[in-house]
Amino acid sequence: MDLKDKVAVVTGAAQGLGRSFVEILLKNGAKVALIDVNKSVGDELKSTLDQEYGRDRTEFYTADVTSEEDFKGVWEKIVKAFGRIDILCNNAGIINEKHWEKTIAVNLGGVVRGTYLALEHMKKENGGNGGVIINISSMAGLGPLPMAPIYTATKHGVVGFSRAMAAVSKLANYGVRINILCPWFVKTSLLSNFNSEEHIEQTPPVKSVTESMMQTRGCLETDVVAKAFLVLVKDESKNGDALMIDPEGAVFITFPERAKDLRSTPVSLETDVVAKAFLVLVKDESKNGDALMIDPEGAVFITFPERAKDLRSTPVSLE
Ligand SMILES: NC(=O)C1=CN([C@@H]2O[C@H](COP(=O)(O)OP(=O)(O)OC[C@H]3O[C@@H](n4cnc5c(N)ncnc54)[C@H](O)[C@@H]3O)[C@@H](O)[C@H]2O)C=CC1
Ligand SMILES: CCC(=O)/C=C/C=C\C[C@@H](O)/C=C/C=C/C=C\[C@@H](O)CCCC(=O)O
Repeated sequence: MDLKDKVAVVTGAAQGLGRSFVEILLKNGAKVALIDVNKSVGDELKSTLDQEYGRDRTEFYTADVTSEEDFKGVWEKIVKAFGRIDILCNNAGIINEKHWEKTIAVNLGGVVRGTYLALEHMKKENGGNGGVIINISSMAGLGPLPMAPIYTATKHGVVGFSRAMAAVSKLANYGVRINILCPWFVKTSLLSNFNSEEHIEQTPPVKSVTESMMQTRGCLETDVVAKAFLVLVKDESKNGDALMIDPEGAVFITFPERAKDLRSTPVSLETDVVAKAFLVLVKDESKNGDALMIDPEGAVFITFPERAKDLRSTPVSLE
């Protein structure tokens, strides 16, 4: 995809990764509509970008992605102001394990809302031009982050939702690619704020596991993650793909085509099988964190990769 004069929308654009995605899109010739709930930081960024790229390349809109009224209202303003939308980055996200309903509303609800709003406008059957949607998950969307089970759930949800919607878009010929970015820890305020006690419900051993991960492997800079984001935007062969990036580099994840293709161990069951399968999970005291899949061919324990890094993948150069 040639980005010259394409129109992009980025949520959570005022700082952190969102700001880096805005800047790399501008550097590649796109116009960008910035959406963020933080008006003051967003206004400040808009004036900075005006000086560097010109006043006509960006607009900033204050909106909360958890609000249908807010998000839809701003979306209609953007379509009216720019005339078209070719790229959407659903980036807005938080981490708060105590106020977990809000975390779900922003991280998953906001991505769903943005994806649906964009498809209504972008899909070819509605007279749209097609395009690409990039949903920002995390490596916590590919492997559990013990410090943040709710955050992990939302990011797994972003992966599952995006892969399913990419399949819908392909089958329905929407002309819209939907891809997923899964970064390791990145040096932003989300990460630094997370360490404040108000967020953490976890016991010290859990906290030390995560902090040692960051200390041993380091954290990414936002501009490196933005290069991975650009690969997903520009590579028109990618739809339903997840690009994972950590201090060792970027790799496309190879997911099993179907749940049945996951590595598994059979379990014997007789009649009324789903209840029998439930009982196996209740009674077998060796099982913790295990998933028992059951279909007409029987029941199998799924063997998940221990860590996101253990997933099959293909390296990508970011130069
Ligand atoms: N920082 C990290 O280590 C990683 C972050 N991510 C994901 O990247 C995305 C961006 O995170 P960061 O840049 O690190 O965070 P950040 O906190 O630096 O920036 C997030 C931006 O989203 C905005 N925002 C929050 N709630 C919103 C809402 N309801 N409506 C509109 N805007 C809202 C904030 O005002 C802020 O400007 C998030 O989805 C996060 O989960 C993924 C992997 C690693
Ligand atoms: C400091 C506490 C904390 O967890 C902060 C997290 C904040 C946001 C960053 C998040 O999106 C990054 C997640 C990175 C996850 C990395 C790998 C996961 O798959 C856990 C793997 C555990 C392992 O490798 O053993």
